[in-house]
Amino acid sequence: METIFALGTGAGRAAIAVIRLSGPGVCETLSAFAGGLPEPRRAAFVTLRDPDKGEPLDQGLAIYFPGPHSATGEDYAEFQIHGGGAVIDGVLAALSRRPGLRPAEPGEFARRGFANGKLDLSQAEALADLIDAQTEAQRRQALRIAGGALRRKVEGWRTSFIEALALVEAELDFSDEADVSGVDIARLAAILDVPHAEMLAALERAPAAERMRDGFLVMILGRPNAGKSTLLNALARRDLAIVSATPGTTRDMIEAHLDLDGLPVTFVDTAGLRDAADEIERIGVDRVLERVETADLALWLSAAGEEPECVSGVEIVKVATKGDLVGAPSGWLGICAKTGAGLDALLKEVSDRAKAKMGDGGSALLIRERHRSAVAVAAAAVDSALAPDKELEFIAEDLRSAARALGRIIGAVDVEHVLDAVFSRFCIGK
Ligand SMILES: Nc1nc2c(c(=O)[nH]1)N(C=O)[C@@H](CNc1ccc(C(=O)N[C@@H](CCC(=O)O)C(=O)O)cc1)CN2
Ligand SMILES: Nc1nc2c(ncn2[C@@H]2O[C@H](COP(=O)(O)OP(=O)(O)OP(=O)(O)O)[C@@H](O)[C@H]2O)c(=O)[nH]1
Ligand SMILES: [Mg+2]
Repeated sequence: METIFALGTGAGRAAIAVIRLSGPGVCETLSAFAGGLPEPRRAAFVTLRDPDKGEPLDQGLAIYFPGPHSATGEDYAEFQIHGGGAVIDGVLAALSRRPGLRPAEPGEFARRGFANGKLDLSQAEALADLIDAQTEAQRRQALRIAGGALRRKVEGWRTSFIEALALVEAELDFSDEADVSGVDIARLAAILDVPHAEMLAALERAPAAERMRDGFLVMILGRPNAGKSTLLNALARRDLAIVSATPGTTRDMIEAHLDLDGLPVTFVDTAGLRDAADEIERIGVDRVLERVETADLALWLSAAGEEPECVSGVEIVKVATKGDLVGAPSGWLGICAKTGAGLDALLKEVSDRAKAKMGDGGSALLIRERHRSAVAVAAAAVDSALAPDKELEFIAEDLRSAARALGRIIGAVDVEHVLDAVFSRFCIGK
């Protein structure tokens, strides 16, 4: 096993930088750079030296976590040094000159932690989510899964399936007539009923949880000049989109990511909907109509009270714009992006709808499509196992496939390609 190292902190000007090391060469590297081995799990203030030249590289903190009690499960160390680019480069360059040491691949620290049982796949993914979390609700969700909430549930369900499978297999071994179900179905059901009900409940909450990860998508729609870009800028409190009196100004979709009461909501400014003569504008309109299909909500903007057109299959809130010039018809939510009037009411409306769609997503378990589809497979297999008049062989096969599906969530079975996909998306140093 090679010893790996990487900068664990971000690029750019910062006061402190952390360089992480993991693997069998950690002790020797620490001694060579820090002049000795620090007491385990205690920060030591040391002068780091380039072992080849004896030249000081920085004064910093060195920490040694002997394996297996470390984040990777291997011997692990950190140099916490000054954040300057030259300091970081100097230490990294000196490390890469050491035999047996090499720079880490993206996600390689987490992957070693996974290989050594420090975390399962659901936890590793959630750590990546935690790094990406933009709002409080997203952070809570990621932190619960990173803490092992899904892992424990899935392991519990899987244990039940394996226990039930053992019953069936014992019966298979004893009976010479495998087609007669000698196994006590009531006993099987007693083992499987609770996990089965819990899986169905978890599946029901999965869409809310996935939404929480991805954010609630709101499209701002309307005819050209309705005031869509002006609204986006007002919501983002920044000049993101070009505003002009010329109809057809916006062609590309422009996003603003907002945090509404801790929930992630993305607003998208769009090209005004009309039968455009201009080719570029028409492409813009086509893209909008395509994306609306995946949206959670559409705001239909109009100053003149024109009814929504070209939009179907998505919930619509009608927003009357330019309140300083014209009044809002009844049934419309009136705003004036110029003065800010009505924006709070609009945000409240959106936030209420977002809450309704992902309200309890923060406490849900299945936060990815990968989790949801695996549990759906497992639940269907348990259903099938409990069907009346099943042959033992088939019950056993159902239970095996249920256990296998769950094993995929935690990374216990056939997951090499999943592992590559998951860990390679991590940043280097994670
Ligand atoms: N400086 C620094 N801060 C960091 C990290 C890091 O690697 N370095 N982390 C990087 O992700 C997170 C902390 N993750 C950690 C995970 C496990 C252990 C650890 O020592 N585990 C041992 C002992 C556990 C215990 O004492 O309870 C073990 O699991 O056996 C340490 C940090 C967040 N903050
Ligand atoms: N008086 C007034 N003018 C507004 C208001 N909101 C937008 N406008 C004006 O309406 C015109 C069009 O605004 P935009 O925000 O660019 O409209 P749009 O819907 O994005 O237009 P397209 O991108 O062409 O589809 C600009 O001249 C804005 O200054 C408002 O609340 N009051
Ligand atoms: Mg516009």
